[in-house]
Amino acid sequence: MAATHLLRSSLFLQNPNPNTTLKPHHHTFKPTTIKSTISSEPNTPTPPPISKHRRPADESIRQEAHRRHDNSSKNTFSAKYVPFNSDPNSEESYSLDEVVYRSRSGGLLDVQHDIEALKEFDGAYWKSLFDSRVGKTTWPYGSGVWSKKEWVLPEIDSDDIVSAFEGNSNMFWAERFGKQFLGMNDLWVKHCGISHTGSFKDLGMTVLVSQVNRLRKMGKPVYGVGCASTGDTSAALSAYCASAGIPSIVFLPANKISMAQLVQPIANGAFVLSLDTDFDGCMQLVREVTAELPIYLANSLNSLRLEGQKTAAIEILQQFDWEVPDWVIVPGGNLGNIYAFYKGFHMCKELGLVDRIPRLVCAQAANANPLYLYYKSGWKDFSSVKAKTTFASAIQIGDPVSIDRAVYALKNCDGIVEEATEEELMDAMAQADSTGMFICPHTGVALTALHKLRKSGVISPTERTVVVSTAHGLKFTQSKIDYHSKVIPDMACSLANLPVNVKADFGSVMDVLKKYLESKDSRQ
Ligand SMILES: Cc1ncc(COP(=O)(O)O)c(C=O)c1O
Ligand SMILES: N[C@@H](CCOP(=O)(O)O)C(=O)O
Repeated sequence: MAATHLLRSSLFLQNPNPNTTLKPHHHTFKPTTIKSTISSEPNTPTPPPISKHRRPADESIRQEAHRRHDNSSKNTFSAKYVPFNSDPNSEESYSLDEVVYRSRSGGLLDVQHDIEALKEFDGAYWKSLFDSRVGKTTWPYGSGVWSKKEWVLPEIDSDDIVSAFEGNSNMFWAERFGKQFLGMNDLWVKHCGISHTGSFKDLGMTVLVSQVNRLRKMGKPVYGVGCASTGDTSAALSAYCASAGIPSIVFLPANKISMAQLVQPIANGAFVLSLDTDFDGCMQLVREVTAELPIYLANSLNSLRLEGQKTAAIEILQQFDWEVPDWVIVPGGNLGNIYAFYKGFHMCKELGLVDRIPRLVCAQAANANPLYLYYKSGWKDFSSVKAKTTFASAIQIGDPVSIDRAVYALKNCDGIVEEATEEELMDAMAQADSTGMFICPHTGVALTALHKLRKSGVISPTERTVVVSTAHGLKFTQSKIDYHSKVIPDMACSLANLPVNVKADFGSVMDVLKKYLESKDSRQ
């Protein structure tokens, strides 16, 4: 059903004019309890002592953070924008407080940290600092992103941070799935989609919206924040902006995102434009519009986003007690995330937390596979494609803005690109769900890549492998309903689990249950 069309008229009436709320103000996410506090002073070489305390009733979590350790005044770490993969002699750079998305030559930018300053502390220091912050409510370090603040946005005042304590997502040991379908015993699914707005985009959006909050407080003319989206970026943008009282504007391809995704920005009060084009068309438009209007661009073309997303890689290492997995498989669309993972792993190696990085696999839907085709050509011929409809609708992208970043990442980690047909991705999703997960179709794409690489022997049964699950399955229930109802044309839906219609009397119910139990081995 035409989700965007269905809601179009009512959303038009409900949305306030985004340009009427220009005054920046603080966001309102405020955890209410503090269990314990660990000083998070970044320039102290040994982890500080743990002290138990209760915050006074009239003090907010931020005020407490200020009182205990206002580290912004002592901070010696810094970061700036530089042209992506630039000549080491290039002197082109920009402050993160500038509004800039492209280099002088029109290329991508990257956030470059002062690695020498970070290197003044050894790997053991960083590991114990990051470990000391996990699972706490200390502002802002209770967030999985901001627990790595020195590596993310070292100069931002903690007061300006807009956070929902994102990150620290579950690493699920896919024991049954691994054994039953892949003959693997060390398979893990990093559930980045079990998050505030239901996708990994929260990791990047907390960083971007925090920086916007800072810019607005500095009096920079940023009246709103805008993005093109296949559903998850817009959900994250609108939630974080709403939390901070910043207007958000989202460009969505009409009829191409799930109802659950569409309702997120609507509910969060974004200005929602439903456009009769695909994601690539929306992306083109938002780039043109943000060049003309004081609207800050929130897509991953903006390298700030990737600083947050890279923390998922650091978190994976942390969750394995800083042991490096052999493989990490990530579904790819606009291709910022695969580079973010590479960057996170690479920083850990460069700063001495680990001694190697995993091999990365980027998995694409066969219906939207420009990176796969490029990889198969031996990195010779890149052309964008017209992305076709896919159940993995959030990666229905034919002209990825971060193509150069993805190629760089994959070349530098001996990476691989795989693809999944619609039937493959839906079957993989159904298999995973049948073992207790409830994943999104994009994760089905990543699992298909794993199937193929296991089958070809590239990934061995004992290699530690992490599949990155990028969104919550509840955002994509319609695809699961279609699959289990066997209504998808030309798809066998071989794992469909149809409900049984039974007469509501004891005898009929007993009959079907006996048959069911007979069909089951008692150990199954
Ligand atoms: C659920 C989901 N998975 C994967 C991706 C791919 O991420 P990227 O665009 O960074 O390649 C996206 C967005 O594009 C997404 O929303
Ligand atoms: N899947 C994304 C597509 C846009 O990607 P971005 O990382 O460049 O914002 C979405 O959910 O919109």
